[in-house]
Amino acid sequence: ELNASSAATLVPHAPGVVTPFLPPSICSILELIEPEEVYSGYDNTQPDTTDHLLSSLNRLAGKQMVRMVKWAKVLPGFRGLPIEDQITLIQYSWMCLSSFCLSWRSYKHTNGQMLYFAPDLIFNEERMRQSAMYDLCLGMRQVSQEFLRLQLSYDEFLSMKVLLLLSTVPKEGLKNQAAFEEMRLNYIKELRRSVGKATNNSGQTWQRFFQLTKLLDAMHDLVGNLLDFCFYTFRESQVLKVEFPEMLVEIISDQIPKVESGLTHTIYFHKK
Ligand SMILES: Cc1noc(COc2cccc(F)c2F)c1-c1ccc(CNS(=O)(=O)C2(C)CC2)cc1
Repeated sequence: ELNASSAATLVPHAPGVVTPFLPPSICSILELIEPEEVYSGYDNTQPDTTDHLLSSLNRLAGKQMVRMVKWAKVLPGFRGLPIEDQITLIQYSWMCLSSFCLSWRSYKHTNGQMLYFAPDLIFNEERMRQSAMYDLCLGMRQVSQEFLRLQLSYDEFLSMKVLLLLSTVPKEGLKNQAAFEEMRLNYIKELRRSVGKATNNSGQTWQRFFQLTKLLDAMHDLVGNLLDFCFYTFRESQVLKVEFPEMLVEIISDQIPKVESGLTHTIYFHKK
């Protein structure tokens, strides 16, 4: 018989036969709220000059940021955090999230051969050189090739992405540190569940969990270099003729002083 504590509520769908109705799983919600792909509006009639490529990347990043904020607002658990903490977490992790999604698109659409920024803005080797960010692009391509080697599943990708949103915090702590830690722990469990599904709960589960958490740690080192490049380009944007949309100007101007005065702390899974 049904005991009061059970999570399932029973919904009769035929006389005498009842099927347990379970609340939607976290991973099905993550799949539902994942933003659609964004077009960059890249003008292919123009030559691939550095400033044209980077300004197009910035326009694309601005569009992605709008969708990223909408995504976070419907992310289970995120709304329960104080609004200041929500803003801080998005501001500190936007480059990490943007890069992680880039790696996933590059893995899914090009098997890690090229950088699939958008359906209308794909970087081959030539564009990587032209972008003045060749090494950063290679580093990002390596991450998408690691996704390919691991055959990363969509559910693993989605729970890892939430963990990246919850990986860079103020050194002096968040307004509600306990609520943050509870949310982070829930998504670590969610990653563990999606890894279990990907390995059919074999003995490989813990080894794969180790590999994926190592991959998350590696993202932060790459993104640190990206942010340096971003802050430099932002400061020299007039001279370099690289345009930044309003959304990015707001985030970057707020983020630069905090990052450069060492106020941010990145949570790693593994010691260096
Ligand atoms: C869009 C988009 N899809 O992924 C990413 C992040 O990943 C990378 C971005 C560039 C090179 C790489 F190799 C990456 F891996 C973005 C993105 C684009 C622009 C900015 C801000 N502008 S910026 O100053 O950092 C710059 C890059 C224009 C020079 C931030 C994110």
